[in-house]
Amino acid sequence: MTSYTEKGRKPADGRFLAFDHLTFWVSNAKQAASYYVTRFGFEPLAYKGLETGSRKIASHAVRLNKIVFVFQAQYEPVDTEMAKEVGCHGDFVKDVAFQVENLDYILDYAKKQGAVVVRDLWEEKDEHGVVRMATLKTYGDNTHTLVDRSKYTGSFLPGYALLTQDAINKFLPKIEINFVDHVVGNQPDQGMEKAASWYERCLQFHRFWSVDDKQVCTEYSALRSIVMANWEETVKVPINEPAPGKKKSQIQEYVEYHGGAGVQHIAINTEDIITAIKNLRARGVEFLSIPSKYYTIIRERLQHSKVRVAESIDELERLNILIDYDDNGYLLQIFTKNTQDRPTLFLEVIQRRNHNGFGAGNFKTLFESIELEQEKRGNL
Ligand SMILES: O=C(O)C(=O)Cc1ccc(O)cc1
Ligand SMILES: [Fe+2]
Repeated sequence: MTSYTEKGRKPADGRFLAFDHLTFWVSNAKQAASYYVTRFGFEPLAYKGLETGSRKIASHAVRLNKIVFVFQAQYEPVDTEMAKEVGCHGDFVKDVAFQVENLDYILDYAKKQGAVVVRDLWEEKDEHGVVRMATLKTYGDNTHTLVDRSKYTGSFLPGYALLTQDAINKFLPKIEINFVDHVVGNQPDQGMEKAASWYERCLQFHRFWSVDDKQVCTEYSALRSIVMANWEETVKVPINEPAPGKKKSQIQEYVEYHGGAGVQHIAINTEDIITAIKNLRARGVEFLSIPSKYYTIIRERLQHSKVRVAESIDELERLNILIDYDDNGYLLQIFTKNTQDRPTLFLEVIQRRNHNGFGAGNFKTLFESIELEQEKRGNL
């Protein structure tokens, strides 16, 4: 595991503030949005479709504190880029939008560095002001939209009709998860370096953290990972690639089912993972199982460590939450099962206490759990 200390040169201008929203392309946006409302406790945020004058695409936005997911589907039985990509990948994360300052500078810089512009600078307006956006191509069929909402006071974006609470949420335990912590992109064999260096070259991101396949390998599967981050380290995008092992890497399984590079997991950050996971489990969200020997070992190791974990290990064990730590802090994390039929996307819930890692200490246990699922699917 490597934590980089050298951030490179500070960008002369422009700033990435945070993840703005994630856009999924799906075949049925209405139902996909409803899944995140009923299972994960999102609330309906905004809608755009036939009734609001959007003739081609239905968009349903849902929100959980600062986390915004938008589900989009096409209306017409015609062959479009969306039809092709949803046909190939199944429901997938198409765009990861970043909220930025000085969009003009960031866009100009990326263009000069050779970034492919999918949609050049455009503006959307309503009575709450103006939002400026531009979309760049990244790995696979994925894009990044840069969003400048500094002159906008509305709740989401112009063109959308705002929605109110879903009736089901008042019957279900409340979920307190606050923001997107990181969004991970899987690459095909030997694809990591190219995808990672795109963020350096075009967005002026730097390498924040990495692991190679010697550090991350179980008996069967292996991977390499580099975490890219903006200057302020408020936006983190890990990039994975498969490595050869005795059997099929989980990253290779993803690439085969997705059909190339794409978003593997979205990590969402909470201040209270125990309550969040109890409540998500009560709502029927399924998580990977962790063997009890993991907790026997971690109890023993924590006795010889400087760090004090405030949460009860018994409680973490009951909920199958993983623990990683160093002398200065710790993180707690848990992974959902895949959120669609294909073994592609899943979610992670993470709580950080003075620890900026990605759970390298858990990789072996986690990957063994993933491999158990791969085995059940006949894909190991
Ligand atoms: O690195 C991360 O962001 C993690 O959350 C750990 C991880 C890495 C690779 C996987 O295939 C699954 C989980
Ligand atoms: Fe993660």
